Amino acid sequence: MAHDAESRPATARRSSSLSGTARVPGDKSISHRSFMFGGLASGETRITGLLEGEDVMRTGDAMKAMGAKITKNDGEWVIQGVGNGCLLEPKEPLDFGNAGTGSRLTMGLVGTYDMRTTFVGDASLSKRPMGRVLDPLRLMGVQVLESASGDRMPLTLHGPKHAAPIEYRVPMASAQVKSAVLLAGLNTPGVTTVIEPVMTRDHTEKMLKGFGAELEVDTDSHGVRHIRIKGQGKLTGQIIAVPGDPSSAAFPLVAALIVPGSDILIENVLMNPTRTGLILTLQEMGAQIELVNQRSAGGEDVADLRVRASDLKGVTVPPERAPSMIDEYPVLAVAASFAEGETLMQGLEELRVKESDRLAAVARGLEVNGVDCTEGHETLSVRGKPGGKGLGGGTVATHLDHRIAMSFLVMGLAAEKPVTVDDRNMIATSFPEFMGLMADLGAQID
Ligand SMILES: O=C(O)C1=C[C@@H](OP(=O)(O)O)[C@@H](O)[C@H](O)C1
Ligand SMILES: C=C(OP(=O)(O)O)C(=O)O
Repeated sequence: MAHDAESRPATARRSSSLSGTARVPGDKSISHRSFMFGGLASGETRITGLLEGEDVMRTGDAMKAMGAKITKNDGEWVIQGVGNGCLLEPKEPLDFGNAGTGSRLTMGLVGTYDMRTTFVGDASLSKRPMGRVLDPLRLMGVQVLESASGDRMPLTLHGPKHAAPIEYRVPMASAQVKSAVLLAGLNTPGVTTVIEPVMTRDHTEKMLKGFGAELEVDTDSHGVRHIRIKGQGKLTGQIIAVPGDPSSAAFPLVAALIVPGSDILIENVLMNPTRTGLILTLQEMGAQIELVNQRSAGGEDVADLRVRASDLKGVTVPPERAPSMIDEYPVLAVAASFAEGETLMQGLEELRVKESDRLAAVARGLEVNGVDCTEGHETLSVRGKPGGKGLGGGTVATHLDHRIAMSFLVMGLAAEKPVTVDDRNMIATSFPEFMGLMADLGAQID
């Protein structure tokens, strides 16, 4: 698979105006959960629009290894689930490749089962902290039989001697941690409660309810969410149409804003309010992004985005907005490199524990391409050069991080000199169609 393959550099060059219509692949968060919940539920789940990126395929393989039947017919994925409580012990370690979401949510899903499950991943995933999931699971009685130092993968879980529901306040803004605890609660008698002080993406809550879980959410007067799930209920297979991923749409979107004369349409993009922080921020910067054909599909807001090249100006992005655009900061930093004045991004501590230390990786990538920026502990400020004058000419270290690779290729489309990334392989984890889709819009990347 790509993460074991030799590095393959890619170079993006200044392009003339981008135009045309694009459809980005399905939302990664919803795609992982569709495979997991479909694999767990009783009966049949049918999924269209699924993201067929490597991360999601690893989740599908894991569910198959635990008893789910997953097939694809004519673009539709069909799953026969095992039934809640009936996952089987996998015979081999579950290999999650590069995927934080797949591995962390699955730890919650299987942790309370009376079986032994081993989790492995690539060099990037093996560096990422898993204690944030293992800590609450331990409180529920889950046994961590083995783990690499600092609660890292490879690690092996075994179910509790006596499973106990917990009330858990999530200590960092993380949908993965919230979700892992809720999924552990699915197989635990009684009511498991997750307290979420800062709202993160709510796909687990919405989708579990759709599959029939007894789950309720109250938001108190301080905006703190209390999510309760009753364990050992029945889940029933569903029909799911996965909308386009706003985190993938971000790349052609920013490209069209910074390449002069561009005018593109990106169709069918998920507009869940927990995911739209980038669009709001870019609009504050002066971006011409028009939401066309706003609609509701499968319980989610969806729209087409018309994007035209725009003169951007720097803004301050408040820390409380971070959860709604957490994966979009690398490409926002690229947009900021072409804006008039300074853009200050705050509340970025979680960026340090993604596929790479994204705060450092972005700052180094900007520096080697002539962008004036300052990296703080949890902030990044970027002083832009409208028109991209003097920018580019560097080679960016991607550190097995798909979003670093795609962000800097976008930069190269509008910088004065070409931008090279040291490895394009990881793009396939979340957006295998990236190169072709960008070329169809007129981007020069080779
Ligand atoms: O729950 C999810 O689907 C995700 C949650 C976020 O991670 P954190 O929970 O670590 O913030 C995000 O960065 C990731 O790409 C997908
Ligand atoms: C952080 C990301 O993914 P994950 O945590 O699932 O590896 C991402 O896709 O940007």
